[in-house]
Amino acid sequence: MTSLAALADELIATDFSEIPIIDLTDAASPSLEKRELLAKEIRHACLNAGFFYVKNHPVPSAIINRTFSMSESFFHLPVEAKETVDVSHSSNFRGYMGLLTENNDPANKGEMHEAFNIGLDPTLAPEVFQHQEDKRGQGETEDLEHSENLWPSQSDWRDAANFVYERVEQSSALLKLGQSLFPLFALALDLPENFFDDKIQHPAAIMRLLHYPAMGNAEVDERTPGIGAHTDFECFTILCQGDVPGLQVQNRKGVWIDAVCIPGTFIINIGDQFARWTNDIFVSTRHRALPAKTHPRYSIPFFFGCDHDVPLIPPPTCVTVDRPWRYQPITAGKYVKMRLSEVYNVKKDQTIS
Ligand SMILES: O=C(O)CCC(=O)C(=O)O
Ligand SMILES: [Fe+2]
Repeated sequence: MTSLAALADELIATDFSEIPIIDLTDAASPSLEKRELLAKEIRHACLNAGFFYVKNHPVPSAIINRTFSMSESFFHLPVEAKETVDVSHSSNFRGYMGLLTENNDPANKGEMHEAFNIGLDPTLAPEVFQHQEDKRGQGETEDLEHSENLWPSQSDWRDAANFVYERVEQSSALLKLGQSLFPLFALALDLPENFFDDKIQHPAAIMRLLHYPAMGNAEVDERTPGIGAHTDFECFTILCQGDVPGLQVQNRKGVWIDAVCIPGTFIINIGDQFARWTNDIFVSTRHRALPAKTHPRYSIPFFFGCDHDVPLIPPPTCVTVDRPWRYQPITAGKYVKMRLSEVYNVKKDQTIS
């Protein structure tokens, strides 16, 4: 039988030219055989492209539609209202980031999107906040903390109150989808299905609303992409990209592959935390978004990380004599905080020329 590491090496060498579509109908099937078949497809995707679409997932389309309308309503606010919740007012990367303020590639001039970062709300996940308080009481602090979100005041944003309610539904649906993928990831890694259960009790889950304003057909400077080439930091991202295309994924030959919009699907992409945790058995793949042309583009990534206090130590199936540990162990929270600080500190120091 081919070992996981040997299969990973083989698939890395074969590259990819398309993003697979995986049907989640059997994710919770009572038949282990069906779940294993599905996990095999997921394994192929995670070892090769690091990206896959999921269809027949359990998240109701009405929830997604309402999240897009919340996003449009937020980004239509006057800039002064959005700036009341600027990310600089948060110690924890929550809040608004204006056009051109983010730069994944320091060679660029800034990116043609604005963003609003929203974490778990204390009302939505009281147990997560209680767990954090308990740890603090025992003298332990997590490096990356769960914290309150920044919301525009109701006088600035008429819809604010509605959306607090919407948030509960959105987050719990996406959290559930994220959690339901872990048994499949475990099977894909030749681990017991419940391997990750105790590691995703208080997960880091950040929803990001993104707006790429329409630039018309004006020639866009290559140094102002929609979002520059990057990999994501968490375990994986659940991305809903609406109906305006723009996302591209880079294969190992350097070719940019269009991630077309497929109604009713999410894109799942592996992030650096999972690649590191699995000793690079799972691959975290570079991607970017082009600036929007004739229509504004809205997309909603939901970044799913494991509990902050989990040490990223590769499971036994991911380590062989030929593939010893590639990274120093670090807790998940520390790792993500380090990566976020790199990007956000660069942003603060940067002068665009
Ligand atoms: O807008 C998109 O389609 C991709 C966004 C993205 O890659 C990110 O926010 O990390
Ligand atoms: Fe991304």
